[in-house]
Amino acid sequence: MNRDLQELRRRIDQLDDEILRLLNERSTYVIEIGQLKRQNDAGANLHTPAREAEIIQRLTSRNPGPFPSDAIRSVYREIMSASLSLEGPQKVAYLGPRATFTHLASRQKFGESAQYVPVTSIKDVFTEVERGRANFGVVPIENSTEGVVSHTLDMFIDSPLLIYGEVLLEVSHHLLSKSGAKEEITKIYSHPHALAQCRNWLETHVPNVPLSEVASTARAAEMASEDASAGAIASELAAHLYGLKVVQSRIEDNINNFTRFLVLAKTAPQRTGKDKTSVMISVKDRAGALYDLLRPFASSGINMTKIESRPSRRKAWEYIFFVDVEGHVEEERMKKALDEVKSRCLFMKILGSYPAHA
Ligand SMILES: O=C(O)C(=O)C[C@]1(C(=O)O)C=C[C@@H](O)C=C1
Repeated sequence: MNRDLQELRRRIDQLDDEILRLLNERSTYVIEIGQLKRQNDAGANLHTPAREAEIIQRLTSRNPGPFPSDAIRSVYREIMSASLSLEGPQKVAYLGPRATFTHLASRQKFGESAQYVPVTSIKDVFTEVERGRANFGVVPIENSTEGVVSHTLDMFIDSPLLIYGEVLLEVSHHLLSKSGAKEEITKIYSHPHALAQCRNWLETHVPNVPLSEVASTARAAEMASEDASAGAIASELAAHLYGLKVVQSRIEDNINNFTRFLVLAKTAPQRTGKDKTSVMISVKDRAGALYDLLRPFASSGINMTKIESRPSRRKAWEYIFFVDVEGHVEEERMKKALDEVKSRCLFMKILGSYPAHA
């Protein structure tokens, strides 16, 4: 081997030893922090998104390079995920099965070291967290094909859980198969939405291959893992979990496909300075009701990022609005606006203030 190469690798080994020593030294402080958190409040969530955001912001802003700043985010995502597992097991219930986009969103938020529990319905995600069997829950709230996931909104009507965070995930579909060779594929499985989102690509590149709808993209991947002549349209995580190769990546017709997920918990996260607040408000169906309701936000200079309406399940002609605004419930102007809204509506419930997706 070239001597220079050998010497450079020897230096890298030395530095890696140092990084390893530092990671372990860092872990001893993390373990102490975990103990302090428990002493202060036995029921507190150990996961602290505000602190995680501060660490990533501090490091990316002072990174002199050439190590890429984007990579700092993913490296620290995993360092903090592993650190958190030293403070205590973090259980995350999500709408399964494995390898779905909700699984992917959960991993993006909590890293590789959390314990993931797939459940079969949105209601079950809420139940796992409410009963304390999971620390956090992850559910989809909006997606670019279906729009808002109304079942998730409806669950908030009766649930005591709070929104702890949000995850925005770019939805990208890949054609996968066991061998990775397009010529060997004689049928393609996927969820109807994924098939619809990739229609142009499929018509152009595999016009004669029959398409088959299955319950989830993860199920499609599982089927392709059992049959060498089958292809599946699914995520990269599905390829990884089911041992499949990517025949063609990013085959979705519309490349700006984002899905938004919510993280649920029993307790509220700390304020970060860049937060969002979600509230549920119910009003009688009368002219001007909505205008009256939203005026306090506008007059306090609070930006509204979203509003969704659902008919109340309790009474006919009553509507429930789900409103997202920028800011935190502890801010004076927010308190004032919410008090005013409350005095004008039938019922108001604050679903949580949480860090806005960076
Ligand atoms: O500072 C804390 O509160 C910690 O628990 C430590 C730490 C870290 O690794 O730095 C770990 C997990 C938390 O979510 C945030 C930060």
